[in-house]
Amino acid sequence: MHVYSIPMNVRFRGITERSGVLVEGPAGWGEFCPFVEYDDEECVPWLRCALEAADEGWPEPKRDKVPVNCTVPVVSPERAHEIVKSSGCGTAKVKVAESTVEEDCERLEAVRDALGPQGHVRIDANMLWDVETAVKAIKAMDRAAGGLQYVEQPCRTLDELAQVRRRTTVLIAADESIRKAEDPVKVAVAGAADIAVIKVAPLGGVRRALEIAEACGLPCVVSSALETSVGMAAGIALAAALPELDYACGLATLSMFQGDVTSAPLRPENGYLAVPRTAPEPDLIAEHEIDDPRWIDRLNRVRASL
Ligand SMILES: O=C(O)CCC(=O)C1=CC=C[C@@H](O)[C@@H]1C(=O)O
Ligand SMILES: [Mg+2]
Repeated sequence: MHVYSIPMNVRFRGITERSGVLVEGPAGWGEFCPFVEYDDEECVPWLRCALEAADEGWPEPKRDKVPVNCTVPVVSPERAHEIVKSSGCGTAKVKVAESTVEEDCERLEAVRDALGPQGHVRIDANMLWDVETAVKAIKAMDRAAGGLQYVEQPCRTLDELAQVRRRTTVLIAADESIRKAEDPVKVAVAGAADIAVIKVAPLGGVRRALEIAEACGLPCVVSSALETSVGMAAGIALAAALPELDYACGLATLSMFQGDVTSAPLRPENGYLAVPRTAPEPDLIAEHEIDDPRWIDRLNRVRASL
């Protein structure tokens, strides 16, 4: 087991540094990296995901590359333009609702300008709006972006998502409603959303996430939880194994990291990530390794509860 810590080059989700544990098993490498504020119970699926990668490996891929979006944090319009341009991606996901509607709209205009008319713009509000605010903000942002592909998790509850969905023409995607559900297989997301965002670590690994995708019966977007290339490979394996993949996936987040544990980080080429798995390299693991027994204790506690 190797505990790592890697600085990020931009603040995202309130985080400026990412840490976790890399584990090696008979089938390869896995990554255990639940966010620091999660209690042990919420960490269980994250460990199942890491152990699936290390002990079992993944189902056969159905495709050899997956389309991805670039991710635009809360940055200036100029920086947003650069991020989109340099990514080479035809789809951009923009974080909104953390600043004012006006600021978000300026950023969205810059993103549309960088993508051109053929590109797709989607936004993620991370549950920050109430229904009224969401309806108004989505209308303004749809206009500023020259059309939105969808809005991810505008409000907290499924009921609120359903209300917003009835009052806007923009498609609704559910993220937290699925990954934070007590039983993600049983969550009745159809009716409240048009698209399901599925994240491999919070949902307990590739096989479990495939079951959840099937149960929710919606088109899926696979998105990362800010992993290194080791954990990202599990997300790519999920995207590669889905029976249908109609939308670009949120798996291009390694560009927000200042380093990685492989010298060939999983970065997109012309908007696609290649599926083959890359192993971490010993010198790069050593470069990012830290001595933090809290991570080992956490992993052992969660393992004991399985
Ligand atoms: O989907 C993407 O483009 C990137 C991943 C991403 O946005 C997220 C990763 C991890 C934590 C989340 O706050 C965030 C999300 O809400 O989707
Ligand atoms: Mg989200």
